[in-house]
Amino acid sequence: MSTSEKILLDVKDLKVHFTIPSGGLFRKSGILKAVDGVSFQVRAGETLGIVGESGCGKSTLGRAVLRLLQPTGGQVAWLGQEMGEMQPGELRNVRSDLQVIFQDPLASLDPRMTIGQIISEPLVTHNPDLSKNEVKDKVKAMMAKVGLLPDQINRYPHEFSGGQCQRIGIARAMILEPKLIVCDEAVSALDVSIQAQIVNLLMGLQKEFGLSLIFISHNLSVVRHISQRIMVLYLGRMMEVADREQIYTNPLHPYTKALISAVPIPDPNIERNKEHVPLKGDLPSPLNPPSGCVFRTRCPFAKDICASDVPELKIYEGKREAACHFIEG
Ligand SMILES: Nc1ncnc2c1ncn2[C@@H]1O[C@H](COP(=O)(O)OP(=O)(O)OP(=O)(O)O)[C@@H](O)[C@H]1O
Repeated sequence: MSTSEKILLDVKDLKVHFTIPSGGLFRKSGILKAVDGVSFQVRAGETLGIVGESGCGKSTLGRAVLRLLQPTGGQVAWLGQEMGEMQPGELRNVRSDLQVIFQDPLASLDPRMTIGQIISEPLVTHNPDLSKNEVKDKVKAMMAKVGLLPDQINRYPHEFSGGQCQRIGIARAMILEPKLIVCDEAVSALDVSIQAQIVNLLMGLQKEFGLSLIFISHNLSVVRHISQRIMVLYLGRMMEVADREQIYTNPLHPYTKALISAVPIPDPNIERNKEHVPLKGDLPSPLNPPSGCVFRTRCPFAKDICASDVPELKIYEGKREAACHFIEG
């Protein structure tokens, strides 16, 4: 898989804060910082995995990048241009380059539309001058590419299995030949054997089209298979970002170590030698996150400074980054 140095997406200090109204006696109103100052880049042709426990802000981050929700602060630049400053026409063009695949394949497809209508919708919206036959040919060609039978173009979503529905979602996302697809838990609802097929399909499409992927998942084994780089989120903050092998064989941040501890690594040498860090307790309420380092209440290495000072994201070994007061280097 060839990854170029060309930066497609450049995210700086992105924040998405939700105002939560009070809920009677038991919940005060407050600001929920779902994403709180996250910065990263995605290069052409690469897959960036985003991992972290449920509720740590992965989907919110993906949606903010896609502009499906308005960020509270920070910048998202697409090919060097700030998306928040784009004219509606420019944003429409970017939307054809930036697509999304959601978790629940059947729920994300309109049951009243045929497969042909579902897959062709973005194409017709962006290219209203295409003839019906041109649209049909393109849809059939894309159906074949994603492993669907083109003569099923007039069928409805409920006639397909979960895996096939996800192939339909992928065909719809791919029909405009985008540069980047955000896959939000795209295989999590599928059987394990089907997950592998869909991941392989995405990797094949990536190779053929030079596509970039942001692959959001709580499943670290799947993320390891597909990603070149991995970002670890906790309570809306980035704990660590590094190349895949660094994350799995030499994690720096205690939270990454704890996540990796829970996943068996197929190489017995690595598995035997890896540091086992137990993850104690539950995720704190994002409405009332810990002071200083947000991970400190569950970190076995926490000291006083972790409660008072927010650790900065620092660069290690030339290019990987982590935010912890106690990483040497
Ligand atoms: N529209 C919203 N209004 C208020 N709070 C929200 C909203 N969307 C998400 N949240 C909260 O933001 C936090 C992050 O949620 P998000 O769905 O991004 O996490 P996640 O890591 O993707 O988790 P999951 O894997 O369970 O989807 C959670 O505490 C969630 O309850």
